[in-house]
Amino acid sequence: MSADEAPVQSKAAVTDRSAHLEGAKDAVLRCDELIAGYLPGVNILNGSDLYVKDGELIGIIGPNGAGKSTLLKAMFGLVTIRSGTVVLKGEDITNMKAHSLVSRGVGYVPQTNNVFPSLTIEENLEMGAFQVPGKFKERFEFVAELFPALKERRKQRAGSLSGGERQMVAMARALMTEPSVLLLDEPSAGLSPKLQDLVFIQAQQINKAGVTVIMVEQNARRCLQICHRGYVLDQGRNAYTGTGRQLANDPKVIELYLGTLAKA
Ligand SMILES: Nc1ncnc2c1ncn2[C@@H]1O[C@H](COP(=O)(O)OP(=O)(O)OP(=O)(O)O)[C@@H](O)[C@H]1O
Repeated sequence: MSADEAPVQSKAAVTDRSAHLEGAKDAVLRCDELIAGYLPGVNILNGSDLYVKDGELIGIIGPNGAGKSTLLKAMFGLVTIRSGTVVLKGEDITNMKAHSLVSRGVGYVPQTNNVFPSLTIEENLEMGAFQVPGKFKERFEFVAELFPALKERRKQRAGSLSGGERQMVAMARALMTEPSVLLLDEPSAGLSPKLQDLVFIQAQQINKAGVTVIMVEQNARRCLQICHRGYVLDQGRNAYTGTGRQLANDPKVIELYLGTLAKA
């Protein structure tokens, strides 16, 4: 499915629960009314809903501190969910540990510290393949199709790579675990505009290769161009949702979120 093929409705919707419940019925992964935080008594997520269907690429955008990365971490067992549920293919995975999630087909690429700098590219990928014994060769061929440069430079130490190349290694490593759902936390952060563009193209290619993608992004406009659907998160709640095109063209979303974000 390309972003252009996503159903077009008239405008972005203020998130409402009944629309979420309807849309989430056949979701591969869904979050319902998540309340989560790091410090006692301080909630960062204040009732977040989200769903993704098989084969979709969805984007999560919103102002700094809105809780976008926290929402992704909550899905990957990295922040304690105080109430609400995360369900993967019908199984309740709320607060499940990351290694159990990887074995269930969830991949996660953190924003920072996402490669082992002293290891080569190949060794980084081997670390990723650890959870899928006997499949290194097959998975390596899969990621080499998506990232040919990594195959050519497989013996190079990850620490000597540029920011964009490290991001590639990080995404490739997560793909080595054979995820059906990939969580990407701000993959374009800190990259030059040209490399940012490459990362968005790669996220699309990963999705077209059959992986469902949930992407948190600060480059909201670019993210909305490639995603099938998006969520605008504000203060730990979904403010708006719709197709990428609806959100990008909605006057309220532009006024409140895209005007300043686009200049960032
Ligand atoms: N490990 C942590 N311990 C305590 N508070 C945290 C931690 N990580 C994030 N926070 C706080 O949670 C809030 C939301 O952070 P989060 O990183 O989820 O926001 P975000 O929407 O991804 O924003 P940004 O685009 O700035 O990364 C912020 O106020 C942040 O300071």
